Formats: sequence, structure tokens, C-alpha cells
Amino acid sequence: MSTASLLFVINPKSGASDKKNLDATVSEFCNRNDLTFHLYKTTGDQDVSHIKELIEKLKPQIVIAGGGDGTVTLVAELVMDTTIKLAILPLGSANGLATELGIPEDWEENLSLLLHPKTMSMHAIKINDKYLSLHLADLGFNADLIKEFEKEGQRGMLGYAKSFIKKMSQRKSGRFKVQTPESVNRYKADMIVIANASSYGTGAIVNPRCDLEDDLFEVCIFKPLPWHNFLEFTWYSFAGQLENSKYFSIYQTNQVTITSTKPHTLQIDGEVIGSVNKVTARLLPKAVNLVIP
Ligand SMILES: Nc1ncnc2c1ncn2[C@@H]1O[C@H](COP(=O)(O)OP(=O)(O)OP(=O)(O)O)[C@@H](O)[C@H]1O
Repeated sequence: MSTASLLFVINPKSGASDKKNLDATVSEFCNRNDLTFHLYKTTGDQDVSHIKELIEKLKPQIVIAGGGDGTVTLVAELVMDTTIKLAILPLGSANGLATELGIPEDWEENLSLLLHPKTMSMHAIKINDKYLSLHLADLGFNADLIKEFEKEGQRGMLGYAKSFIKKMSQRKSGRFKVQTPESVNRYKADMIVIANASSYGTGAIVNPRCDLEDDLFEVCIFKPLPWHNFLEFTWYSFAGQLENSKYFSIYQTNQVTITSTKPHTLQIDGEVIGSVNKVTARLLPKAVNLVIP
């Protein structure tokens, strides 16, 4: 196998969009622009070792993660701290990170970013010394929601909305201790978000202090929200003004340990990890060279 300047990693099962012309579009784009490429389709089984092998053999300049946030994070872990650039072709249901960065969903427009790639050196977060997060990780409500969404086997915004309403009416608060190098605080909360980015991709801004290039991430505490404050809270979140609500607190830090008396569901970049009593997170500065518009 000879080298290739572009390695496409495509998750054929991501999102709900029709991908039947994707291979032809990629191939036609690369041939038209004299670019060598290789296209790998994920199977959900041993993708990490297969992609690692391909990267070693092909020595690509750019690896394109075609899928949702889960695929982006999987590829990011493999190119982190190298000179290889990471590009995103959004094919997922929410595409949180791509939306955050204004990365186009239109295939031709997206692929054209590869011709003269402009990059941003973005930080990431290491969770429990094991998992990488580029986007948003959380404990509690949203993680339960994703678990429900997966169980119901629904895709798209309508499925997400149905699961959201169901989980909103069933939500349970937890008691958490939040320890950073600067402080220790205890909270009753519905959800705690360890936030690299600002939004899940729905338009609501859960982290109003997001800056992907600084040396800090945010810890966002969502305190138990009474139903009669729901509309006001929603308005604040869409306006990027959650800090005006007494049901929200935020920290900026480069390290945090969150513990709880009862286990809570943890999700990282859209993937449910399981139920945990303890989460640690630390910043990985300038971890990934991301191709941006
Ligand atoms: N061929 C495949 N068949 C089934 N599952 C797959 C396959 N390839 C990858 N996966 C699984 O898909 C998940 C990642 O999905 P990804 O985040 O790319 O899309 P999504 O979940 O549809 O999008 P979003 O995160 O925007 O909702 C991983 O759990 C991975 O193991």
C-alpha cells in the first residue's frame, strides 16, 4: 500500500442521512484535485487498531472523520500530538463539534476545505485518565437522555425531542462534590457538564464561557430546575446567558474531580460510558490540529 495524503474514516451508520453517493463524491473530488486518498469504513469492531495501522502505513497529512462526534473523538485520539491534521465531515445526528466550528455539512463545500487547510490548535480533555473528550461530557440528565435515545433506537431530532420530554419528567437530582485546584464545593444538581465546547448542537448554549483555544475548560452545574422556571431557563440558554440564572453555576479550570454518593450515568461526546461515582478531568492543551473553515 503506497502513501496517501488523505485518509477518510467514514462511519456508515452515523446519523440518518443518505450516504450512498458519498464514496463517489469523495473519489471524484480527490481525482479532480490530484489528491491521493484512502477510504476506510468503520464497522464498530476494532476500528481503532485498523485506523492506527492505516495511519502508520499511509502517513496521511489529513485524516477526515466522517460521522458524528463519536467518530471525531475516535480519530482525534489517533492523531493527537502529531502533525497530522484532523478534518470533520459531519454525518451524525447532532454533529455538535462541527456545528460549534461552523464546519459545512454540504459535502462539496466541506471537501473544499481540504485544498488549502486552515487549522486551529484545539485543546481536549482527558476523562478518568482513559477517555478523550473534544466536545461535551456530562453526568446525569443528558447522559440519561442519550441512553434512552439509544435504547429507543430512534434517530434524528424528533427522536431526540421525544426522549427529552420523557427524561425531563423523570429526572432525578444527585448530590455532587466538585473539587478543582482552586476550590471544593457541594451541589445538588440535575446534571454536571465537563465542557470543552459550548453547545450540544441544538442551539442551546450550555457553556457560555467556551473558548476552544485557551488553556481552560468549563465545569457547568445545572441545579434542580422547577418546572415554572423552565421557559426562562431555556431562553437564557438559547441567548447564551445561563449565568443570569440562579439554577446554573460555572467554573473555569484545567483539572476537576467530581464525586457523588450515588452513581450517575456518564456520557462523553455522545457515547454513554456507564454509571460512575467519580469523574476526573484534566486539560490537554493544544492537543489536536483541527481543519476549520
Ligand atoms: N459500521 C458500524 N455499525 C454499527 N456501529 C458502528 C459502525 N461504525 C461505527 N459504529 C459505532 O458508532 C458510534 C459512533 O457514532 P457517531 O458518533 O459517529 O454517530 P452518531 O451517534 O449517529 O452521531 P451523533 O454523535 O451526532 O449523534 C460508535 O459507538 C461506533 O462504535
